[in-house]
Amino acid sequence: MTDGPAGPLPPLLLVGCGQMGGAMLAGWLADGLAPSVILDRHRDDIPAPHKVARQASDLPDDFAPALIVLATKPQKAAEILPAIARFARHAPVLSVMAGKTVGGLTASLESVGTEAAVVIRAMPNTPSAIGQGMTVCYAPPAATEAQRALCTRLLSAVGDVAWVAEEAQMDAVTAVSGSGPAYVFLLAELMEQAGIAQGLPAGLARRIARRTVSGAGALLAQSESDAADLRRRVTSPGGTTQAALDILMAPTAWPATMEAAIAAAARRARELAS
Ligand SMILES: NC(=O)C1=CN([C@@H]2O[C@H](COP(=O)(O)OP(=O)(O)OC[C@H]3O[C@@H](n4cnc5c(N)ncnc54)[C@H](O)[C@@H]3O)[C@@H](O)[C@H]2O)C=CC1
Ligand SMILES: O=C(O)[C@@H]1CCC=N1
Repeated sequence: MTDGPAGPLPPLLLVGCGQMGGAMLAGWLADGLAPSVILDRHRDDIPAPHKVARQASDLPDDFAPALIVLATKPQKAAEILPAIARFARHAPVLSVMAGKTVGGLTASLESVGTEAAVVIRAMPNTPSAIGQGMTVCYAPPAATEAQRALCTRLLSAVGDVAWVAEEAQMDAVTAVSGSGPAYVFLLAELMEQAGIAQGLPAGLARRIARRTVSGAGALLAQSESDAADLRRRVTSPGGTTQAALDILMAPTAWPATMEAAIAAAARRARELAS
């Protein structure tokens, strides 16, 4: 998906190319990415002209990324930041790490003498791999419009992009859209298992559960209606869907469970800050 201006995406230093970094990279490669460097010990399948560095000391000194994307686990931040700090003097850092705050990341860079570092946060999700991601960003007042535009350009290449004005909202965003694909995949898993429990052959249960989740998602994406309206259109009074929803929508069932689950994820994001 390309909402930004035409032409290649700018050269990046992508630090960490696992599930999330790899998903974004897949989308960026599909959209045309200027020669970039990927820092990851475990990737050797990056196509030319892009380069892989196994450790920070292997990074080419003359490489001038337009943006540094930090996509290692939050627990690795303290190890990684000093190692890439020399590039952060000239390029903003875009962190996708859950929980880690702009203040904390900036302080880590400043502690190794990188005074001019600008850190912007983004919370993407794995559908970015197919251009269907949802990314929410936060930039501190020190970030320039050009730096924000650069982030929007890059992230809109892998899906939809929104910005929040309050950094604290990033924890709720993480709980809803960052972690959210896992909730949807769990739904597909559970529907498949329940279909098997009702006597369906495993292959058919898998096929109809997956297609139902993906088809409903595609309908939601294309519709202007609220999700609740689309739900009502499936639900005949006194019919089969109603029988299921009476269980799922009981106040102590999905409404309470989803609220508690998202609160737990947001709480965990806050804990990861330190
Ligand atoms: N997985 C997801 O759906 C999402 C993850 N995130 C964030 O993305 C970040 C990465 O998460 P995942 O991709 O799930 O983890 P992951 O473990 O799949 O990827 C991390 C990558 O970092 C690499 N790495 C570890 N230490 C390194 C080092 N010292 N130098 C260079 N590379 C190193 C690993 O080899 C690995 O490929 C996390 O901070 C997470 O909060 C954000 C949104 C969604
Ligand atoms: O589970 C996690 O911590 C990361 C952040 C959002 C999705 N995965």
